[in-house]
Amino acid sequence: MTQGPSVLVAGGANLDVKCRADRPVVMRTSNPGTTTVACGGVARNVAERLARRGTAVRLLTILGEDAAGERIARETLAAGVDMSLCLRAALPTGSYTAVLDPEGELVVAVAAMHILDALDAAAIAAREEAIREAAFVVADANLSPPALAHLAGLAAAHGRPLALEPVSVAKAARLGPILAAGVPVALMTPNRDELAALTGLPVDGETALAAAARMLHGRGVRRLAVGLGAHGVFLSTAEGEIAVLPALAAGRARDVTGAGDAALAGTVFGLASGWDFTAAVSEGQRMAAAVVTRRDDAAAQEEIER
Ligand SMILES: Nc1ncnc2c1ncn2[C@@H]1O[C@H](COP(=O)(O)OP(=O)(O)O)[C@@H](O)[C@H]1O
Ligand SMILES: O=c1[nH]cc([C@@H]2O[C@H](COP(=O)(O)O)[C@@H](O)[C@H]2O)c(=O)[nH]1
Repeated sequence: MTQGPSVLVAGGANLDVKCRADRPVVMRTSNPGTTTVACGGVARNVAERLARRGTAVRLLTILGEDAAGERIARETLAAGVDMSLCLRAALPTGSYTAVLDPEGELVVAVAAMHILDALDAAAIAAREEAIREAAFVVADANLSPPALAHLAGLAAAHGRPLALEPVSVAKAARLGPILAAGVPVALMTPNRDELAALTGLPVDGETALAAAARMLHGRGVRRLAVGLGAHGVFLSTAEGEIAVLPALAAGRARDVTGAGDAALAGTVFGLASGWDFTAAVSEGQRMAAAVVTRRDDAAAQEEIER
């Protein structure tokens, strides 16, 4: 059963194919390993985590009219996410293919998400009522720049708090125009590399992180939670609050895919519930720890042994 404020999450949905090699990867030959297939995509992951936390959540994404789209629609709905805002198109559903080394570190990743270009500004405009109704709006940088700009503008026009997730170093640049326009951003959740890409500043150590954070605060970002992987999270507010919270599962991680998405979901859950920022970020760390230790989604994974 859902409770509390409703959250609208807009962005990408993928079918994730992850290949974990048993031995160091040698290119151009067959590597022994294990492949898993699961639903993914930043916005979809965030929406699922929020739903499992008991939040009323609507996902705004685009799925193909193919088997991957059917699977994502079915499983995400079953997790408790309202899928009524989603678009379908006669295009391939987004996919994410990652090869991990024996320790689970990423060797190569390909995100094939051209379908997101069909979720355009007009599609966002047609869903203005849902944006107005939401207590919190989350957008990931899988959205095209025009869609992002339109969504951010509508969230601001209706006074809805907006969270932005940069997704990757390459996609972080898509958030630049929103920052340049001075649109109020309630929360941004880059990891360290994305923060460096967004600011062009060094991000080694707390002093450097604080300086980079100040630059974003000067561009309208009220709260920042910077994922530090096994080192936890650095948080900073425009009011000058700064802290580092430790990762709760340090040394116990089994698979860190989607960890940042869970941390974002927990933080949004807390903020939308009226908690102070530190308490909200702590909830994010708790939910990230549950994901990296894979306590609760073994059943959702389809194992293909080779
Ligand atoms: N190796 C790890 N061990 C323990 N916790 C981790 C690990 N990697 C990530 N986490 C948890 O997930 C959160 C988000 O992960 P992070 O890697 O910082 O973001 P992203 O997934 O966006 O790159 C961290 O703040 C931490 O709580
Ligand atoms: O350009 C993108 N890369 C990766 C993802 C998604 O992010 C998750 C993995 O990201 P990370 O390694 O940051 O946990 C996967 O679910 C994947 O589908 C995405 O939406 N867009």
